Amino acid sequence: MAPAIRYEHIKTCKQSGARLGRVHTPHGVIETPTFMPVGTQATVKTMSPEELKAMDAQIILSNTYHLFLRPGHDIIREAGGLHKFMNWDRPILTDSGGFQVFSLSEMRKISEEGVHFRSHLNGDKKFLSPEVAMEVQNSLGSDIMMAFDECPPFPAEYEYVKKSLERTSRWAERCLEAHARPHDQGLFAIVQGGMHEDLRKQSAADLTSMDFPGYAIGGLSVGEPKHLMYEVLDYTVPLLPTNKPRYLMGVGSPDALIEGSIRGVDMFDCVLPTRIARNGTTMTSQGRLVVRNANYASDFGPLDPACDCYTCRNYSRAYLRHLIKADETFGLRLTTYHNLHFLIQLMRNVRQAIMDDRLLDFRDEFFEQYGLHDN
Ligand SMILES: CNc1nc2c(CCNCc3ccccc3)c3nc(N)[nH]c(=O)c3cc2[nH]1
Ligand SMILES: [Zn+2]
Repeated sequence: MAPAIRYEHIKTCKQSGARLGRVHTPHGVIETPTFMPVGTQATVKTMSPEELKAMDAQIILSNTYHLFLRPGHDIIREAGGLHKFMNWDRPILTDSGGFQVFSLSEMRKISEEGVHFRSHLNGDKKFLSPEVAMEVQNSLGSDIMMAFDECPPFPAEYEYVKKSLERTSRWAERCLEAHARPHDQGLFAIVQGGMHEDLRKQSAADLTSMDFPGYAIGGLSVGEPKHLMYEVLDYTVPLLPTNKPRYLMGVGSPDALIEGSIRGVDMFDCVLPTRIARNGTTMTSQGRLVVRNANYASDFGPLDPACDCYTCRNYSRAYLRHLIKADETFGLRLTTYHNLHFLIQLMRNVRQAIMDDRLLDFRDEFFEQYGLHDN
């Protein structure tokens, strides 16, 4: 029986060391490096599966924490799993809920057993643990499941980060033991260790000794300066096996996607493109453009002249500004469509630059155009 998840290395960029690859999953192949749209509550906000396919989204994310609280994983299991429930037949990755408990819920108490917390929806007492997180993800039937981990806050005391990563390693072992369907659901471990090289080494050693089909780098994009995140990547990525996918969690600004790819990361996710779209902020080839600003009131040109997406081919900045100001849902859909298309197109260009052995040149050109001179 073929393993649920297999990484195929295609080529390493001679100029940057970045890698081109494919992740094979039960629901299809993912070309990497790739950006994964986030669909927290079993939908990528305002987008239909057909629109996500039109922009060539190869995999989407959903979330144990949110679906556990609403509608409940039993309902989704009875529906035949998340693919059926949301009518998405391509790969799905689900986060394990640990991160969201700490970023969303109140009254939480963490122990060796797991995390007790109150639902952010109605205050009900809830409990998540490695075993519960695995049961929920098993019910969802995601192609890639994440181990239940703790993402320490930033900044955090060295001793706290050390104790936390050691517990996360013990939790990873419990996730492996609780894994019901290893042949059709791949389980990724999450490397922690904060901003400390020795702790990152310890976490990576613990987890790679348990031989997971893929590894995520957690504990980053939690408020630390970008240069510090890149520094941690510089010494953490080389600790991971070259024949397994590497997923940098919660990272998605254009510059970070390029810098992460250069450092050997294969998969990225972030809520940015959908979240900023809701207040009319868009990512264009000339940098960020807040289309709700008054100076676009009678600008009848496309949002991004260099973009060929549905929004940019059919609507003007003036129209988008009007819709956003009028709080019209269609405006939200059009800016979301463009932002997701922009990041998916960016990763297509990154893959092409790796093929052409010129990702560092591509970074310089992109930063110049996008207005990131000082980085
Ligand atoms: C934004 N910065 C950031 N995000 C992080 C996440 C969540 C990644 N996004 C997953 C998601 C999936 C579906 C819906 C919404 C979100 C993490 N997740 C885990 N498990 N562990 C982390 O260390 C960790 C660190 C992060 N930093
Ligand atoms: Zn566009």
